[in-house]
Amino acid sequence: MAEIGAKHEELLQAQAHLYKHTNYYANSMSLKCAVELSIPEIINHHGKPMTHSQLVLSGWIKGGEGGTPLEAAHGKGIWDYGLEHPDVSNLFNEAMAGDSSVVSSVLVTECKAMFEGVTSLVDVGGGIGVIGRAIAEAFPHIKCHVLDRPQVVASCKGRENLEFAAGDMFQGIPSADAVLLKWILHDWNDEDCLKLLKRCREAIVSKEKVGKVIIIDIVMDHKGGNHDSTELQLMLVMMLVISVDGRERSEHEWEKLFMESGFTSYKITPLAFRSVIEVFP
Ligand SMILES: C[S@@+](CC[C@H](N)C(=O)[O-])C[C@H]1O[C@@H](n2cnc3c(N)ncnc32)[C@H](O)[C@@H]1O
Repeated sequence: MAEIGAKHEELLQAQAHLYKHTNYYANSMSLKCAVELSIPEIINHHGKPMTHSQLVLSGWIKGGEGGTPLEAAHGKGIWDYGLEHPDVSNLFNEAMAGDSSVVSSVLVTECKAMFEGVTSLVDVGGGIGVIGRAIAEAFPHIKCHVLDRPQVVASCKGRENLEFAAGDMFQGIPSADAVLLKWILHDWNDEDCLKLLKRCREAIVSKEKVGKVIIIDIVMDHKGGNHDSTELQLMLVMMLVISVDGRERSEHEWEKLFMESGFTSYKITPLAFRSVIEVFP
């Protein structure tokens, strides 16, 4: 794959800089909706569950209890919290969409070679469909599905080659040539990741040549990038510790998951502080 072009490299680095130097959620949302909401409003809405969770962090570390600090603070996990607080859930979805609008512009241009031969794709946990829509528009011959929880996709509208599917990714994934997982696996522990990767493998129809899982996530120790993103990556590690039972992984940890879930090879392409990992059956 060609190196990321200068224009997109600049865009990705600007995004990484924003993440590093401002409140992460505030700025990922600010990419999309700063015009509609002030930063204090954003922090007050979405930041609340996160700040409350950070306040219990010390007790959580000393107590050594199970669950996440967010569960300790709110009595439920992040996705159930969102179910009961639609305003927070909507802002979270907007934040993810803000991030995805930057990533998708790079994906469909600089990484278009990875879509060669692909005729169908499912974006698992694809939120409100920013990446799915970008792929559907850039590659009209690819039939795209976006799978997410019912309340996330309820009001999403498809287009000719884009459909939304409501469901639980652990129960089933629609069949496709390619399965995309952006910022999904880092939310889950190894056991859940193995379940999900096995589901993805079952869903891939073309096992030879075009069949693949495309993962967009952090590879902690990958040396392929042009910039040192360690500080930013560690900040995101803290966000995960607080909010989910997941983790950022090293290349060795990723490889172990891929092999244990039945995949045979993988290829990593750095994308600023994250990477695109193509995983082959
Ligand atoms: C961190 S967000 C990433 C969203 C999107 N991939 C992106 O990067 O913009 C994780 C997504 O996983 C979805 N999700 C969580 N549990 C799920 C499940 N069991 N089945 C389907 N989607 C799920 C959430 O609703 C959320 O949209």
